[in-house]
Amino acid sequence: MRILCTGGAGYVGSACLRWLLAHGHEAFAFDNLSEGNRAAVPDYAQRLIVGELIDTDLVIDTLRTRSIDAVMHFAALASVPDSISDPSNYYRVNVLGTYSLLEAMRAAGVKKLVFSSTAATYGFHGPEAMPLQETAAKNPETPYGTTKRAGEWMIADYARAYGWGYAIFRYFNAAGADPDGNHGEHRRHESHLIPLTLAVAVGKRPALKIFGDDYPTRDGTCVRDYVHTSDLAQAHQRAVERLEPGYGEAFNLGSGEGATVKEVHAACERAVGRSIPVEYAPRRPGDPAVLVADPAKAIRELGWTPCFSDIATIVRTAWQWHSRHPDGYPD
Ligand SMILES: NC(=O)c1ccc[n+]([C@@H]2O[C@H](COP(=O)([O-])OP(=O)(O)OC[C@H]3O[C@@H](n4cnc5c(N)ncnc54)[C@H](O)[C@@H]3O)[C@@H](O)[C@H]2O)c1
Ligand SMILES: O=c1ccn([C@@H]2O[C@H](COP(=O)(O)OP(=O)(O)O[C@H]3O[C@H](CO)[C@@H](O)[C@H](O)[C@H]3O)[C@@H](O)[C@H]2O)c(=O)[nH]1
Repeated sequence: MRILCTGGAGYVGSACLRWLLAHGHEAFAFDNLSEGNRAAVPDYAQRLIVGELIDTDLVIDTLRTRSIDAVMHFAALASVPDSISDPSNYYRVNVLGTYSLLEAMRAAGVKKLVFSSTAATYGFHGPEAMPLQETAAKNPETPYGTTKRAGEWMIADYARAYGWGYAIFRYFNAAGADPDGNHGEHRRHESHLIPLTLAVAVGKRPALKIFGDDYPTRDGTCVRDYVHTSDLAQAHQRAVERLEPGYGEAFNLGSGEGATVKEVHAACERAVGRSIPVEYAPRRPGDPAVLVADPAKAIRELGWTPCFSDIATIVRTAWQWHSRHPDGYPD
C-alpha cells in the first residue's frame, strides 16, 4: 500500500514509517517539523512533505500526487502538561488539524485511516480499574485528552457517513528506540520520562525530577504502561492491511504491565551501568496515579504480537540511541 503518515517525522510516526518501508509498503511523511526531524525519515528528499495539517489544499495535493491508499494520522501536540497551560494550540492542531485532514481525505477519495489516540482519553480511574479495557469510561481530564477524544469522534462519524474503514489506537506510554541504535526519541521540547532520565545520564541535565512520591502506588510514584515503538509499528501494519469500508475499531496498545517512575529510573541505571541523580518535585498537574492497558483485544483481533515492550528492552534500546546520539538527529 501507499501510506501517508502525518507527523511521520516525529517519534512514533517515523518509527512506523520506517517499519512500513521494511515490511513491503511505500510510505510518505507529512510534517511541519515543529517537533519532528528530517533525518528520522529515510530518503527524506523524496519522502517528506513539509507542511501544516491545517493547509487542506496541500494535504489534498499530497494525497493525490502520491496516489495514497491509506493515512496514518500521528501529527498532534502531545504533552499532557503543555495542554493544560496552552489549550488553544491543542484545539487548533489536534481538532482543527484533524478536521482539515479528514476533509482532504474526502476530497481525494482516501477511505482508510489509522489514528494515534491515547490512554489520556480515559481520564482518571482508580488503581482497582486497571488494566483498562477499551470499554472503560472515557472522561478525559486534560485538553490533550479531550482534543484526542474529539478526533476519535470525528473519525467515527466521517467513517460511518462516507463508508471509510478505520482503526483507533490508544497508545499508553510510547517508549524505546529502533533496535538498530540509529533512530529514537528527539523533540525540541522534551517532557517524557525516559528521554529526560537518559539526558541526565549523558550529562545534558543535572538530575531527573520525579514529580510526586505520594501517590497511592507501591512506591509512591506514578505507574505507567510503557510500550515499544517497534511494537506500535507492528500493530499499525496489521491494522492498515485489514481496513475495509465499514471496519471501525478502537484498540489499547500497551504491554499490560505497569512500571513506577522509580522502577523506570532504576531500569535506566541498570542499562547505563551507573547511578543517575534524582530530585523530588511536587506532583505534575494532570497526572493520573496509574494507567495500565489491557491489550487483549489487539492481540486477539489483530494478531498483534508485542515483543519489545518489557521495560529492560525498552530502556536498553533507548540507551543505545541516546548514548550514540547524545544530540539527537542532526539539524
Ligand atoms: N509518545 C507517547 O507516549 C504517546 C502516547 C499516546 C499517544 N500518542 C500519540 O501519538 C502521536 C505521535 O506522538 P509522538 O510521541 O510521536 O509525538 P511527536 O511530537 O514526536 O510527533 C508528532 C509530529 O507531528 C508533527 N506536527 C505537529 N503539529 C503539526 C501540524 N500542525 N502539521 C503537521 N505536522 C505537525 C510534529 O512536527 C511531530 O513530528 C500523537 O498523535 C500522540 O498524541 C503518543
Ligand atoms: O521529568 C519527568 C517526566 C515525567 N515524570 C513522570 O513520569 C510519568 C510519565 O510521564 P511522561 O513520560 O511525561 O508521560 P505521560 O504524561 O504519562 O504521557 C504519555 O503517555 C500518555 C498515555 O499514557 C500519552 O497520552 C501521552 O501522549 C504521553 O506523553 C508521569 O508520572 C510523570 O509525572 C517525572 O517524574 N519526571
